[in-house]
Amino acid sequence: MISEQNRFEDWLRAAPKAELHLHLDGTLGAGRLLQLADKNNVPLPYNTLQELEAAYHFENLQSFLDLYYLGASVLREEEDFYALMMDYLLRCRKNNIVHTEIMIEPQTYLPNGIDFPVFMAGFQRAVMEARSRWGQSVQLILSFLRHLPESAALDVLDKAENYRDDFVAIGLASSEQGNPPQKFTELYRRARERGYRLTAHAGEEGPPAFIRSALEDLTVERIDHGVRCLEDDTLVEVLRERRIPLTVCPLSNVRLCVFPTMKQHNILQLLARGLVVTVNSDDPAYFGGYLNDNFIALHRALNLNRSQALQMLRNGFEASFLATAEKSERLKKLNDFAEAS
Ligand code: HPA
Ligand SMILES: [Zn+2]
Repeated sequence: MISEQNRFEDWLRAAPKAELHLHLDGTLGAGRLLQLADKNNVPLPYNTLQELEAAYHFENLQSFLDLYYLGASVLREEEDFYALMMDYLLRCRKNNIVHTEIMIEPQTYLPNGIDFPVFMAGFQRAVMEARSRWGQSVQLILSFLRHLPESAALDVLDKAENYRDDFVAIGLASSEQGNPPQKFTELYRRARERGYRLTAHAGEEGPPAFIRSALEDLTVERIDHGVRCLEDDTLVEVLRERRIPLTVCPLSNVRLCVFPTMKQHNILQLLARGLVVTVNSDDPAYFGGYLNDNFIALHRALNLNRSQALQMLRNGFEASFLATAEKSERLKKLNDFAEAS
């Protein structure tokens, strides 16, 4: 007999979804990482899958980032970037992620002498193939590394002008502690002027003041993570009133010790406070699960119910950078799915 629990989990898997917070380098699985290291002769301190996987125990964001950047250093040739993107887009298909907004971080590749034409050719080829094969909807976000100086980000923004049509938005990732949003005020001013949509990581490990700074100094339209906003009631009210979406990443937050366990995650409190909360996977190869795994983990630990799940699924499309007509079309399909199931 199929239990209620299994039926709901199947419903979660089948529901059409948007993913808005996903670092492409965070989808590099251990197997492919070692294969590419071997192919490209990139030395690693890990020789076997077991040794590498044993390193996937993080104490905080920085301990993860050290491994994440080392992992991404094995990507060297156009075909590597194609394979990385295609692997993830196939995962989208499996997870019923019908629309995805993917963060690309050129500053991870440039120091290895790999420039835009190489990685963009691989990414574009995979995206075009997925669009034509099964109608996958994809937008790319040009994501900057906040531990590097703003001047470096400005150079990359200029380089990206040749690929302006490939990117819908800019974002800001990497080490939050010590790198407040206001460090990048000029970058966001220029990107806004050039017509990019704006998002930034804030309030993952950093304090609520960083979320405020992202809103006020960077004028972002949505916040990546933002879970620490609950420490500041006035800020919660601003986020609620302005309907600023939060792209929350439950498995990531637990693996990076933002919350000790999934039972202690505040996502349902954020939702109950009337915030536009979405569910995302962040770096699924490192954090133990893709988008469906995140929804299922919420159901198992927090008793996520159908109406809460449906609200967050709707928020995913609502909070996307899709044009209004396409958003409505996606929302209608989600409503049809909900009514039929
Ligand atoms: O969760 C994250 N936070 C900041 N930077 C990142 N880069 C990849 N994942 C993350
Ligand atoms: Zn992230």
